[in-house]
Amino acid sequence: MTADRPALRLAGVSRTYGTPPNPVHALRAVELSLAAGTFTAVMGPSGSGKSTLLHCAAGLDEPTSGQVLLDGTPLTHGSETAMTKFRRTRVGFVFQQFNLLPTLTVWQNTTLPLRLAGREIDRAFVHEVLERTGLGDRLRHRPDELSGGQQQRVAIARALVTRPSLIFADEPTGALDTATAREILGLLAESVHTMGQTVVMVTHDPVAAAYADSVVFLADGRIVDRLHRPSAQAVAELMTLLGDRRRPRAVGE
Ligand SMILES: Nc1ncnc2c1ncn2[C@@H]1O[C@H](COP(=O)(O)OP(=O)(O)OP(=O)(O)O)[C@@H](O)[C@H]1O
Repeated sequence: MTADRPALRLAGVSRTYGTPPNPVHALRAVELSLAAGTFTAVMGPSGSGKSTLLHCAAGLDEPTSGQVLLDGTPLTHGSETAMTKFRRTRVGFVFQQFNLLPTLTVWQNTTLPLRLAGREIDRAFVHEVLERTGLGDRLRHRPDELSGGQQQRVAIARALVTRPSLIFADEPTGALDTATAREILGLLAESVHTMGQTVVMVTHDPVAAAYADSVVFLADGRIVDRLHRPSAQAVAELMTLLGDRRRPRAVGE
């Protein structure tokens, strides 16, 4: 994984929904290269194409034209089984609502992707990940015995244990209070900076975006700007310029 072979590359990716005469151009010839071991936030007004970009990049949706490359290898859409296998082994997901299985313990939820993929469980690595995510003393707990922040930690641990090329986080702090959200963002940033993980996070929150190494701004299906190491203030100002109809959170709110 070198700078000339990015962890993720979108080469002229377009995604059009619907058919003429009313096509919706959710993504328009998007060019994006993300180096391995970086944390990138994707922002933009509602309907600008953030989810579509994430879904195309993660193999959940197929571009109408253009190519997605993971570690330099083009993502080719095969059978559903092949795509499921691809997602289980190459990408990890963290969602707003945690998506843990309620009957499984922390250990079982964390190792589930490995078991589903029929992969051997490297117990030492799983323990290391659970320690790093602050869950070392919660292994036998079930989700309803954990706080929201702890549940999101389990989701992050579950994403990390497969050592994926990329982790996609979709509004990972949307269901958390401010203090807990900061802990989770700190944990995501730490997984990038200490474990070399590559993370792409969709968010509406300028404070969350400011934890990333860079922020990519979408408007009307196009990348219209990119800020490196921005302040939450700078992100909020750019979002206002892009006409985000949501009320941006005040910085530090
Ligand atoms: N399955 C679909 N069928 C038709 N149109 C769709 C579909 N999915 C998304 N779109 C349209 O594509 C455009 C981009 O949608 P997308 O969900 O990617 O935006 P977004 O930036 O994630 O929005 P939000 O912030 O509201 O979640 C929108 O105009 C949306 O209505």
